[in-house]
Amino acid sequence: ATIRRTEPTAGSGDSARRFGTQRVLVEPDAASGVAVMKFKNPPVNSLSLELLTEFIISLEKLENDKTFRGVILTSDCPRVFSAGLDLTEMCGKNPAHYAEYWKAVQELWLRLYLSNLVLIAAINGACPAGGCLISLTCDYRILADNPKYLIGLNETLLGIVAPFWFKDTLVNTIGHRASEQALQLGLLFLPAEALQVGLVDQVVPEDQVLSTALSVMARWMAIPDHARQLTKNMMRKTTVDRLVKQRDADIQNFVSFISRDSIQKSLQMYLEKLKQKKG
Ligand SMILES: CCCCC/C=C\C/C=C\CCC/C=C/C(=O)SCCNC(=O)CCNC(=O)[C@H](O)C(C)(C)COP(=O)(O)OP(=O)(O)OC[C@H]1O[C@@H](n2cnc3c(N)ncnc32)[C@H](O)[C@@H]1OP(=O)(O)O
Repeated sequence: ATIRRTEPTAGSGDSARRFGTQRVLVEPDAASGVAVMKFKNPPVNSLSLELLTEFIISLEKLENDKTFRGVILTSDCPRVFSAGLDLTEMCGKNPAHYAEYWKAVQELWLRLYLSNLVLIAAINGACPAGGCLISLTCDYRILADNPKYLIGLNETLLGIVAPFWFKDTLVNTIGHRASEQALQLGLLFLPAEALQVGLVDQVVPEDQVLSTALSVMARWMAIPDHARQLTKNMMRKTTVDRLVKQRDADIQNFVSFISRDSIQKSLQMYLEKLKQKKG
């Protein structure tokens, strides 16, 4: 994917010069040092290999540009933040594809979870499974107060299992007992429930999600970067190292698990159900 620059919006000067790729729009504001990164992979921002790749490229570009200290992650698709991992990448393919795909999923999580940037999730739509994982890698989560916008790691509902580093990320956020129950039951939380369990930090009216994210960002960016980054690293490095130490084994584990006939059947049935839902 190539990074494309688009023309700055009228009267906005350089700071609003947008860039990005086909599926990841980046609206940087150099004056404040904050960039808004919007997923644009309609209809549901499913985390395809292309979106994962473009996401990693755009994140790396922002991390390498010292103008930017904070990034707000949000969706350009209505009603959905991200539908999670792209199910079509995990069924009906071959082991080599599964390995390539999972490596990209690992890579995105590793880069987000230990990012030096302040990352705030402005969750403006449904946020299941892999979408929830992305929001959990952020430093702060704001969810729109819409009962249709459910959030959670619902993998067991599909007959699959969230791997240990998904689990670790959830435990680090809502604690062990709440995670144990949420993961086993594949719980999708309503906004008020997500707030109550600590899965999100704030629930606000839908039209205030971005403005709230911008004001929270200002608070986090008031902290000296180096001290905040060292603290974030101290909090998260043990969790990250668990995956780093066994990335290849984790890939092999995923490939053998996802390749099982029973799992393939579950995923196919789930995809069918999603399609029937529209009928
Ligand atoms: C101890 C042993 C451990 C072993 C572990 C080893 C490895 C780990 C194994 C597996 C990996 C687990 C990690 C998996 C994480 C995931 O993210 S799996 C994906 C889970 N996602 C979901 O369950 C969400 C499914 N989607 C929805 O619920 C809804 O689509 C919605 C997001 C609420 C939006 O609803 P709506 O606006 O009504 O849109 P539609 O449902 O009509 O969908 C529109 C079209 O998009 C397709 N689609 C939806 N979600 C996905 C998806 N995730 N991937 C691909 N495609 C998706 C849907 O089929 C529709 O398609 P058509 O327009 O009909 O073609």
